[in-house]
This record gives sequence, structure tokens and C-alpha cells, in this order.
Amino acid sequence: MKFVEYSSREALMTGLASHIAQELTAEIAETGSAALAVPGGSTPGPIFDALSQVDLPWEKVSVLLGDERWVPETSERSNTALLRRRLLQNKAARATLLPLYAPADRPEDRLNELSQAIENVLPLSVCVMGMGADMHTVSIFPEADLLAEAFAADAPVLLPMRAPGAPEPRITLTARVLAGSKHRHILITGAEKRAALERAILINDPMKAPICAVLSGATIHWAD
Ligand SMILES: O=C(O)[C@H](O)[C@@H](O)[C@H](O)[C@H](O)COP(=O)(O)O
Repeated sequence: MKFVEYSSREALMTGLASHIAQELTAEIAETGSAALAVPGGSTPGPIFDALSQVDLPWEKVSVLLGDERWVPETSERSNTALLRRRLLQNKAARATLLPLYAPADRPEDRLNELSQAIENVLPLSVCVMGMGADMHTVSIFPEADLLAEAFAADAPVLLPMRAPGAPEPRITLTARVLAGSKHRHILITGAEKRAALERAILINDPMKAPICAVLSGATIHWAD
């Protein structure tokens, strides 16, 4: 695990966007394609803005969310809408979005078809994850209903997830898919999340601090 502290959030966002672009470019040069998983939420927007302007072979890149709230794209809670609005624009408009949402009452109703499209691009090339102050990552929350299943060595690609801290049903990549990514980045800002990360490292138990499942070999990018 590597910890990189930036002098400002702006430096973090441009620095991490540059890392991602370099890793995608190298992967495409080596294998002919790349798969990028990104977080939703309120933090990554500026990274998406910067990445969307980078000139790389986006037509060879599959982009997916690490997790999604089970809401339609018309909802202000939709991470997919965030991605379309801020990443899949400009030069990155040529990338292929692998959705984590499809119209249905429950994630269970569309899980298999959504999983199949993702299965075809695994292992991920670059995986960027956020973290909550409760030490969750993607939609693997402490006290979630399928928390243990999310860490199983034979876990499926995707799981539905419901948790006391999540306002709606979720769908999430499982820990083995996240940890199986060639490059892994964790994006956090502010003192509260830095303290939460330090707590997670001391706890060292994914069942209590889910972020622990993806720290090994990851680069943590932080600014106050
Ligand atoms: O759907 C989501 O909300 C995210 O995928 C989630 O896992 C996020 O990365 C963390 O909750 C941090 O969220 P913020 O960036 O909003 O703090």
C-alpha cells in the first residue's frame, strides 16, 4: 500500500487523472484494450472532467462503475448519469460504458445480464475506488446484508447490496474483482476520511472496515 499526499485537491484530481491515463495507455499498448472502473459519489467529478480531455485510444476502453445506486439515470442519485455527464464526454465519449443499472424494480432482476458484460473485460486494468467515513468502499458497507458474500474468494462479479447507511438498494463489484485489478487507486479527501483510513488499517478486518479488502497493493491518493 502506498500513500500519496497532494498539496491541494486540485493537484490530487489532475495527478490521479494523469496516473489513470498513463496506465490505460500502457495497458492498451500491451494488450490492445483496457477496462477502467471508477467510483460514484461527490468526489471524483473533477477527475472525470480532466480524463475526458485526455487524448488516448478511448475506443479501446471499457468504462464501468464500481457500484451504483439502484435508481434510473433520471435520478439525481444516479452515478451513471454522473459518468455520462462528466467522463463520457469530449475525447472519452468514444469509450464503451458497461452499465451497472438497467430498468427493473430490484438489482436481482438484471444482475446476470449486467454481470456477463463485465465478465468479458475482467481482470480490470485500472480500478479507482472511493471510501466513506464509515470505511465502506463501492457499495460494500459495514452491516450490509451480503457483506460476507462480497469478500468470498468465489464471489460473483456483481452483488446486490442493502445496508442501513444506504438510502436505496445498491449493486456492487465484489472484493475479488476490485482486488484483481492490475492497478488500484483509492481516492479520499479531508481529515475525516484520512482518520477513517488510519482506523481501518488498525482494525484490519474487512467485515468491520470493508476498505481493508482492497488496500493491499493499492495507491491511496489524499488531499485535505
Ligand atoms: O455510490 C457511491 O456513493 C460511491 O460509489 C461510494 O462508494 C463512494 O465512493 C463513497 O461513498 C464516497 O463518496 P463521496 O465521494 O461522495 O464522499
